[in-house]
Amino acid sequence: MSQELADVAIHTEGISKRYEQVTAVKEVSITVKKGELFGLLGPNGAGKSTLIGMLSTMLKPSAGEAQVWGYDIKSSPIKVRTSIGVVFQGTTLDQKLTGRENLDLHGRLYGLDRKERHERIAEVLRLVELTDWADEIVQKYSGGMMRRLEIARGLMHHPNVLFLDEPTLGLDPQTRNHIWEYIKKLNQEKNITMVLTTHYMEEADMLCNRIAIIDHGEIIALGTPAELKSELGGDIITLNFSGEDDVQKMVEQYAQTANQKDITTSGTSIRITASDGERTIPELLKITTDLGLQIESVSLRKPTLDDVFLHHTGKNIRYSGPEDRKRTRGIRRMRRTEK
Ligand SMILES: Nc1ncnc2c1ncn2[C@@H]1O[C@H](COP(=O)(O)OP(=O)(O)OP(=O)(O)O)[C@@H](O)[C@H]1O
Repeated sequence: MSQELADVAIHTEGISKRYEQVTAVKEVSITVKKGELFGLLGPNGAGKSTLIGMLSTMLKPSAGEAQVWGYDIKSSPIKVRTSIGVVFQGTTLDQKLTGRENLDLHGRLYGLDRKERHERIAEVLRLVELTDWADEIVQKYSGGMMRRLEIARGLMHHPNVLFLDEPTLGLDPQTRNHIWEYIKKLNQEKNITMVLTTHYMEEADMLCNRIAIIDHGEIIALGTPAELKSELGGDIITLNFSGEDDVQKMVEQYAQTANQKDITTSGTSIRITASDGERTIPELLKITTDLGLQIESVSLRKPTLDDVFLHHTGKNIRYSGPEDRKRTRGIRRMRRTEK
């Protein structure tokens, strides 16, 4: 095996999944290196879970190829499954069993013998700091504790790659930070390759070595968070006006000298990408004065991953549609806050 191949944890080549009406994943080609913490960032319905479903052999691709830890997902699904752990979006723990019993069941499913199970359960519980809760039934756990137990369960059979589908969906900010710490620790100290899906850009920015931004089943940008943001160049300027007519006039004038792709509008505000914001602001102010327009406020900041998404798709990743809100509420109901 060449050194290049030996370093690869996941490789996909034009992988696609079509349902009757929808192409959920469209010709995705990515390579994840061993030891990477790789993020799939995109809004709800972008195709993230479907991609993970195919890589974890739970869904059959409609086209394309993929290898996970050197094994082909179509011809060697069992070998793929023993190489990976999966933490699903909704909880799949048995609430009436204790933490230890949930882990033991998983160990049995993967054929670990009694001694191995005993040792591994103690180890994974220590990793996620749930040793003291091992013999409580899961119903008594908080949302964050359940997530940690799910991560522990995903690690029971010593997987090389761990897939985490929306690991912090529905958790409060403090619990989310806590889960981020575990994810980082497992990746850095145990050298587990991780692929996580998220629609929280802060999560991707904070945790991931590299990110694939996905929308309508396609990868629209790929790189480290810093690379993706620096591709936009420089700064983001936001101008707020009192009326949409003023926005229209300003855009018409500014677009004569600027790249249309660097200008987006939303209601009474204009967002401009500029290589040197501090120099561009006086130019913008001159245009507004010449046009006789009144600016309500101006701000200057560095780009975020949301700006990257907006730049490529023309819409915000933050948009939370009714389906998202309904689902998040459902998950919140199931979880209490971290103890
Ligand atoms: N079994 C299915 N049958 C038909 N369409 C499906 C099926 N599963 C997913 N889809 C559609 O495929 C697209 C991608 O869905 P997917 O769940 O992969 O997105 P996602 O990015 O993971 O979003 P979410 O986090 O909301 O699950 C969506 O349009 C979804 O409605």
